[in-house]
Amino acid sequence: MIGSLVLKGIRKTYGNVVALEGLDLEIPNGQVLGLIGQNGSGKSTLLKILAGLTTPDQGQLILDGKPIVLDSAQRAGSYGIGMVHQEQSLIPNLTVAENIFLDKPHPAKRNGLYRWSALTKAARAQLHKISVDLPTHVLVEDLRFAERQQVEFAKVLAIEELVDRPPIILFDEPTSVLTPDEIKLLFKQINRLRGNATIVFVSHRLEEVLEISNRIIVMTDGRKVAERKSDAVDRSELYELMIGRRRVVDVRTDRKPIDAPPVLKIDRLGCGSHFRNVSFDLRPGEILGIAGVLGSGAEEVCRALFGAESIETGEIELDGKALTPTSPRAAVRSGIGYLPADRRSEGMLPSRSIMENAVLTFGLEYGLRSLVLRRSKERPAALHWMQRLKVKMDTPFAPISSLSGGNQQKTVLAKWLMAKELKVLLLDHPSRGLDPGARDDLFDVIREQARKGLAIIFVGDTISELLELSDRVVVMRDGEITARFDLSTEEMPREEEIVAAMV
Ligand SMILES: Nc1ncnc2c1ncn2[C@@H]1O[C@H](COP(=O)(O)OP(=O)(O)OP(=O)(O)O)[C@@H](O)[C@H]1O
Repeated sequence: MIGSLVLKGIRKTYGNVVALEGLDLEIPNGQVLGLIGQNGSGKSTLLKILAGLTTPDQGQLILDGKPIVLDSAQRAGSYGIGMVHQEQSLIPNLTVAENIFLDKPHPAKRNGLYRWSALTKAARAQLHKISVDLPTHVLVEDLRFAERQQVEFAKVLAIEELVDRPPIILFDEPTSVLTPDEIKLLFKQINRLRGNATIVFVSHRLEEVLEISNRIIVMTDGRKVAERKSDAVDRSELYELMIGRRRVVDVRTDRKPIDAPPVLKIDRLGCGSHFRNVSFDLRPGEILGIAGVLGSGAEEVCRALFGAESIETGEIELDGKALTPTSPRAAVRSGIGYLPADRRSEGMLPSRSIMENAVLTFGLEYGLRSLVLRRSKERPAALHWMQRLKVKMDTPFAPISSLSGGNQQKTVLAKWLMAKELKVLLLDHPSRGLDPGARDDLFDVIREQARKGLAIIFVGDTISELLELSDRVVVMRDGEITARFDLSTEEMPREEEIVAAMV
């Protein structure tokens, strides 16, 4: 197959920030191109330019030898380029079929009216391209995340019929919220399309990038700094190319049972169908990992402990006293912090500055005094933690929404690390969106906080990260605890043992 999309000297700035600095890249037809780089290196900016969502300040885009301008998503679609969005772009109260053909002319529409049977047939044909058999008449809001992603994928593939060249499909961290089985299915679908479509695959999970890509591009500070064939490179070389240092694996040899009395005791906690009969203790300085797929109840237990979701049955004791978490504010006052999985909608105020977001902890340490006092006292601590986590920013007074996804996450994390009076910190998927180096920095910080006595509950992205960090692991399935592993006294469990209890 011939043809390619070539990027020449692409430059994109946002005020003083240079997001892409003269990027040169060739994306040949029919290949899967992996795109990796540290948080803030320009990956999303590049995808947005290719999807027509933003335009470069300088540079040229050349498709199959001809210069093109991508000044809108429709225009990109007309050249066969579409993006499977991380924050999905579907309309929740429309059906699967309607969403697939949104903004596209198609045979099922005559004089502005849909012929439903034709629409259903056409939608099924798109879903079949990726071997998915979803009902096309259900509303998107009633689908699970992975199913919505499949609809997005089918929707992007539907541009194939509109153009006479293979489609170019852009994936921005598609696997971050999928289960291992869902990832396998997505990879199967991508493999089926390989050769007939071009895929650009952005991810921080290096093993996945190695598995799915033909070639891998490494970006740093808006430039391509390396390009490798996937069969000629390994994870540690990619890590080094990307982060600029070798990975030092901190294998925990210091795990030992903790003698102190529990800081948190949870006894038979339950809430409707979300979770039931959940009991565990947590000691100061202990890291308790919770393994479970989406819907297992792990996330809901964390939210309930933080007063963000109700508890119907069971008891909680914090430092020997009964605790009823009635609201997040009350939870913080009693010394419980919570990093939500969905940082963008729950963890931050997008229009406020990076600094304001970093000190938004309900004034835990300094009381609810005036903003001026809080700011003057908390700023140095906030800056310390943001520097420690290497938040890439121009100024802390820019809106947090101007940061790259991973740097937003680090800022939300910094605010909990600076809260000195915390007893228990609940971390729901803390490494999601972080590049591998930032993830290692974060894990160092978590271990350090635990050594200082903070008790930590950690819902992990992957089993290997749970095993890397936790003293004990509990596994949840369908709202109940199905297995417990004490890594301070027992042999390290195999990943398969944990998976068996999860699904
Ligand atoms: N709308 C914006 N306003 C100001 N600066 C922006 C904007 N969007 C991106 N930037 C800046 O451009 C740079 C590149 O950001 P981009 O989101 O492309 O990085 P990324 O590689 O996708 O990062 P991550 O891995 O964290 O998602 C960052 O320094 C970011 O702060």
